[in-house]
Amino acid sequence: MSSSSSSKPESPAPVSQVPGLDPVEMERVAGQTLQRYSASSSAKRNGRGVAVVWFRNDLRVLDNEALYKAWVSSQEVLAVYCVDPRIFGSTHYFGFPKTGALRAQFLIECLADLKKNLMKRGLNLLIQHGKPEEILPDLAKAFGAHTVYAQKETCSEELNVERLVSKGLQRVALPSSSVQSSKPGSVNNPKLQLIWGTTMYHIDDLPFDTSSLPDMYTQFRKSVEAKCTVHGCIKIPASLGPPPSVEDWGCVPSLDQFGLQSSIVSKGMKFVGGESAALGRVHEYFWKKDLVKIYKHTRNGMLGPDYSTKFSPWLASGSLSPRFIYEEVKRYEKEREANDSTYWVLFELIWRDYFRFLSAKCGNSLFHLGGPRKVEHRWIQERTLFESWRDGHTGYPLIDANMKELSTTGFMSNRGRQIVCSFLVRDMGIDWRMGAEWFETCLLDYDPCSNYGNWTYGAGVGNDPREDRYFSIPKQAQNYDPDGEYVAYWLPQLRSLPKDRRNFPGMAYIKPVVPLKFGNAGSRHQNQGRGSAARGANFGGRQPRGQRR
Ligand SMILES: Cc1cc2nc3c(=O)[nH]c(=O)nc-3n(C[C@H](O)[C@H](O)[C@H](O)COP(=O)(O)OP(=O)(O)OC[C@H]3O[C@@H](n4cnc5c(N)ncnc54)[C@H](O)[C@@H]3O)c2cc1C
Repeated sequence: MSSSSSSKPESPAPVSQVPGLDPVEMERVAGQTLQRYSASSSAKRNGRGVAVVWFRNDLRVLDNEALYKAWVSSQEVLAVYCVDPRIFGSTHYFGFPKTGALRAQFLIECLADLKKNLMKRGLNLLIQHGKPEEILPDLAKAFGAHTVYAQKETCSEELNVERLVSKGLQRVALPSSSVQSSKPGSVNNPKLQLIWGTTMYHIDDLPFDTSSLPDMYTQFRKSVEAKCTVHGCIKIPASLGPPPSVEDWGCVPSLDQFGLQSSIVSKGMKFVGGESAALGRVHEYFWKKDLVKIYKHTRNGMLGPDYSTKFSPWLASGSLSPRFIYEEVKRYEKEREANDSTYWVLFELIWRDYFRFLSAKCGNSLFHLGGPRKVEHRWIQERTLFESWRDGHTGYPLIDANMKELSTTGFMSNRGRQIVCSFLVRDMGIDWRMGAEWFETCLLDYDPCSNYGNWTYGAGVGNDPREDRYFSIPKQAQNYDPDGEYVAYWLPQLRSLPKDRRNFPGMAYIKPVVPLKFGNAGSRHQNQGRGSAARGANFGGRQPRGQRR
């Protein structure tokens, strides 16, 4: 036991607001940024009639190509968000809530902010409850809209909605007067125009077809870095209005409308949804705190708001454009400093791009037990063991602290995610999809491509066979939480222990539910093949029903 360790209880760290700017400052920064990225008043607009923008995971104004195209192609833009009841259903295999209360609250904040920002530009946001395939054709008909513009998605639940919307629009007959370039007297259908907008590199610029996307990230990265350029952000005109006349624009929903109870973030990070908060965080991270220049050295941290960018929840909801981050990196490199760290933010965003393109290549296999490589392995689905992981009662402080952070805040560091994933699939031998679906419930930044892409890698069933790692808990604790500050923050009962004993399972803490696969001596990042020995499967959850997504 180290004598330097203090046994004095530490006071709990306060809740950190991410971004750390106050709301007035956040608004100011967002307003200035949006202004800087606005097109001049002479921006060209030749369209006629009404165009609908169907907002999905692109809840922003800045660099929103669907919004821009709708404006250019019409006299009036109707902006719509459909609160689809399916996103509040259950996850596919194990029946967890598809959207937990924290992400639902984040979404509500995103919608409120989007509505406000659209109103500043002379538009509004029509909020409707129901399925897009039922709402959008009705709206197109009522407003005589010639086109519904929306951001293109890549996973099958979302693709299915796109197909249904498109089919629904085909049943709407519009008079020729509302459709440009149609013959007088002819009858036309409104069209669904899907626009690529989620990634930093544009899909059309890739030097290969997504079907022949490289199986190795490094090969992908080197190729796009050498052969592609990142497009500049689309400048949205300062004035987009007026919108068509609408009797009732609908209200921003509340949590109880989703049947969810608000869950207060009492410690850790409190993220605020919406583009204004996103732009505030970017400003803070780059310009106010100069954190980007040390990112590569801090990014493996677990405690506090500033060890990494924390951009992911806004990227996942589309409140933040990756191309905007790219431009800010380039501006920072020009105006302040270019180094490994400034580059590394882009390196990580390329991972995000890669998982998005991979989802287009792999299709549903990303969600299947054997993953894209159809790996055969026996997993268990034992509920009590899984619940000890989910609830942070495994007896391993590092696992339990991370899982408590996830359920309290909806966020977990990248380091934490890799560790708890490895523990679940390799030390417990549990079906990786249970972990992935629990992340789907909880994460503020949940994105099917990044979530299932990372889980398949963690479980050793991903498209790249080399991404098959075992994370040793003792080694990870030693390297990333040597003083047990992180675990003591989330597990207050450990605060009275000397710092060098806090990360020890069994020390004044619960008995571990499973032994570690390699005992306490496992080394970091061992390549140990897949998972631990299978222990007879039994789980009361639903059986897989056919194709996932
Ligand atoms: C099991 C597991 C599940 C994950 N699920 C998700 C998810 O649902 N949604 C999600 O956005 N990320 C997911 N990640 C990736 C990563 O953990 C988060 O993007 C990151 O922790 C977010 O924090 P940050 O914004 O501070 O990241 P930073 O370290 O600041 O990175 C900057 C940005 O790069 C991107 N990025 C970084 N690492 C990755 C990665 N490994 N894969 C994809 N993009 C990355 C993110 O958009 C991130 O915001 C998962 C990782 C693991 C191991």
